[in-house]
Amino acid sequence: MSTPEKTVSVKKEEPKVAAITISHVYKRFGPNVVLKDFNLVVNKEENVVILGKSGSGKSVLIKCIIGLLKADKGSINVLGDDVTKLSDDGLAKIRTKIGFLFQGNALYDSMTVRENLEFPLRRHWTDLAPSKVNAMVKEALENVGLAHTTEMMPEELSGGMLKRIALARTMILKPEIILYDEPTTGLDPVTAREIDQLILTLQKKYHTSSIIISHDMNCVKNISDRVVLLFEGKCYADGTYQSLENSADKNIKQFFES
Ligand SMILES: Nc1ncnc2c1ncn2[C@@H]1O[C@H](COP(=O)(O)OP(=O)(O)OP(=O)(O)O)[C@@H](O)[C@H]1O
Repeated sequence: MSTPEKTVSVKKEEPKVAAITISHVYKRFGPNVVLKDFNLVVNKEENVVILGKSGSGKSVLIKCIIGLLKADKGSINVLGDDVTKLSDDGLAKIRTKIGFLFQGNALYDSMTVRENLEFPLRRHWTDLAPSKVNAMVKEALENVGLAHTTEMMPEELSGGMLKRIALARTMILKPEIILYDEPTTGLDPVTAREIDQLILTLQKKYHTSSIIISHDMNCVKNISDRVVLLFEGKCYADGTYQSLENSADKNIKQFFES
């Protein structure tokens, strides 16, 4: 009698698709070498946090990704295009797929919440019908739980609310990639954790990929799929929060010691 064949169940992992691939990037300002053979892949729907001391080059890296600074050497592929080779028109096009959440929120004080949210729409899509603009503003504000603030001025809102509005404005163009600069800095711990949750919720809803610069280790722990340490111009470490937290390397350890 023959033995029945065993069925081996193998869970198939979805293949990872890169949203951003940074290969052998160098950037210097005169004698100041900031990026020195920097490599990093950010996969689609992944949240990658960049850790690094002040002045280590985190902002320079972000500026190279969006083409505000030109890398001296290497390639930076963003959603299929090498930004180091794009024309100004090509860069403008790719930037419509990238959202930014600035540390200071970058809202216009003299504009209402609605006008602040309409601003990126008008800049990128001048031919949108007013009803479509209204619907997009409404959806963006509902996403952050602040639908009632449409006609308010920024000065009437708390720090946490301003961060939510800034996030709504970042999301209104439905970017495929979001770059966050210190999203929780200056917020109290409770509000900061609410912002972490909101970032995660919106990322799941819109399937965005993100690079986050943060020194707030609670935020890093909550929202990172991977953590990367930028040190001496290189990607010095790349792993999960837990793997870096458990590292014995002194250059890594210092970020996890409170
Ligand atoms: N446009 C520029 N011209 C000359 N040097 C620059 C320029 N931009 C950045 N640098 C230098 O590059 C280095 C990295 O700066 P960067 O702003 O990227 O640091 P960072 O890691 O973002 O720091 P922080 O955490 O304090 O914001 C610094 O030495 C800075 O002086």
